[in-house]
Parts: sequence; structure tokens; C-alpha cells
Amino acid sequence: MNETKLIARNVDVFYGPKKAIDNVSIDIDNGIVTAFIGPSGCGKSTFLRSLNRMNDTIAGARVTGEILLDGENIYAPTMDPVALRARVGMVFQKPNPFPKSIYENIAYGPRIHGLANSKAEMDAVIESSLTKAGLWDEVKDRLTDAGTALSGGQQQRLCIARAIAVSPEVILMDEPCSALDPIATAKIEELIDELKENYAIVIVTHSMQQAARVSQRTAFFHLGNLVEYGETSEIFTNPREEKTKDYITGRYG
Ligand SMILES: Nc1ncnc2c1ncn2[C@@H]1O[C@H](COP(=O)(O)OP(=O)(O)OP(=O)(O)O)[C@@H](O)[C@H]1O
Repeated sequence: MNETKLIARNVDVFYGPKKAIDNVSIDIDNGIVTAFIGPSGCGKSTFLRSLNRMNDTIAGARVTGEILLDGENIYAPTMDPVALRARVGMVFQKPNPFPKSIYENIAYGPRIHGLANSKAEMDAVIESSLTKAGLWDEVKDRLTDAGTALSGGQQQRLCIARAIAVSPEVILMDEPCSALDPIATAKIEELIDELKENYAIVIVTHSMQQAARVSQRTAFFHLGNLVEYGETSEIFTNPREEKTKDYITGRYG
């Protein structure tokens, strides 16, 4: 059995008066990839963002219910959202490196969180993060080049390295391959598969093939509800709910 990392209980998310997520409860485990799938606008990204309080940054957004990280309520007044987002990192749809060097893109997080006390320690964090993100060999001789000068796929691996650099426990990925070509996508999928050993990974994807390839559990959302959650192989071959079946057979989406 995998250890449960995140527990959501009766979570609602509102944008002003509009309820975008309705009473969602889910357990997310360590050491596996959990995919969130469902038609456009069903609330996948909204729910993903609630898992590291990224919704805090959206005016009018409000979360009710409970989200526990290792048993600790992430919405408690004592929880520092900046520290939380180091523990629960995020990779976005479009690669978004800072307008800084490759080195500085990675160094920024460890520096603000005080994770490296010398240049040698920082160099080691940079090398190990880029290695884990499968990018070290491609960039080790050009660490002072701008992060934005890399290809799209390399930029996305840089963003993954940036998330890894602060030693997260959970990595949230919001359609991380949607701006990438098939070769860069395959590289990111391989990387996700390697990384899952050490993190809880949650990925929002529009691609059912991708969910089937990379995840062990799948959650199907529809109109703000979590319709079905289970083993990925079960969801794709033997869904319990009619709505899930309709979605995975392409009847709507
Ligand atoms: N910042 C926002 N302000 C107001 N409403 C929002 C905001 N972001 C999302 N919504 C609404 O919340 C609902 C869920 O949106 P969300 O982006 O979470 O869905 P999604 O399943 O991720 O969609 P997609 O697959 O198209 O990215 C939608 O009705 C959307 O219009």
C-alpha cells in the first residue's frame, strides 16, 4: 500500500458566487502518478490549484472543506503559503522560466528558502536538480545562458528542475505537455515516470492516452464533481459510471 500524502475532504471552490468544485473528497498517494481528466471547464485546474493554495492568488476565489498534507490542514491560519508551495510544487501548462540564467532559475527557490549555505552547496543543488529533471547533460556547459533561450521541452524540464530544487513532497502538473511536440512530450512522460518514485505527482491532462500512459490512478471530473476515482487501468477498461464511460469512449469532451 502506498502512503497517503494529501487528503481532500468535502472541498468546494467558488469564484465569486459561482461554485466551480462541488464537494470533492479524494486521497492522493505517494509514489504514484494521479491523473485528473474530464471535459474542458469541469474544474480540473481549479481543484489542482486548491492543493497548494494557488487559488489564493485569484481575486474572488474561495475554498471550503479540508485539505490535509501529512495530516496538516493547508488552509490553517498557521500555514505559510510560500512554504507550502515549496512542499507542493507546481509546473504549468506553458513553460515559464524566469528571465534569468539557467543557473539562477534553479537557485532562486533554494536561496529564498535558505536551502544552500555556500556556493558549493548551491552548485550541488543545481546539478542534482537538473540531473533529476533529465537536463544536466544538455545544459551543464551553458548554465549562464538565459533559461528562455532553451527549447520548449528543455524549458519545461527546467521548470521541473526548479520545482525539484526546493525538495518538494508533491508535484502538481497542469497540462505540462500541451505546448510541446511529441518528442518533448515523450521525454517529459519518461521523466514523470522516474520522478514518481520520490514524490506524489498529480497531473491534469486533456489527453486520455497520456493519462493511461503515465498514471496509476485517475480521477474523472464532470461539472465540478468528482464522478469516479480509481486505478487507471480500471477507469479506462471497466469504468463504473456511465458518464466516465461516455467520456473515455469520446462521446463528449
Ligand atoms: N479565475 C477564474 N475566475 C472565474 N471563473 C473561473 C476562473 N478560473 C476558472 N473559472 C471557471 O471555473 C470552472 C472550472 O474551470 P477550470 O479551468 O478549473 O476547468 P478545467 O477542467 O481545468 O478546464 P480546461 O480543461 O479547459 O483547462 C469553469 O467554469 C471556469 O470558467
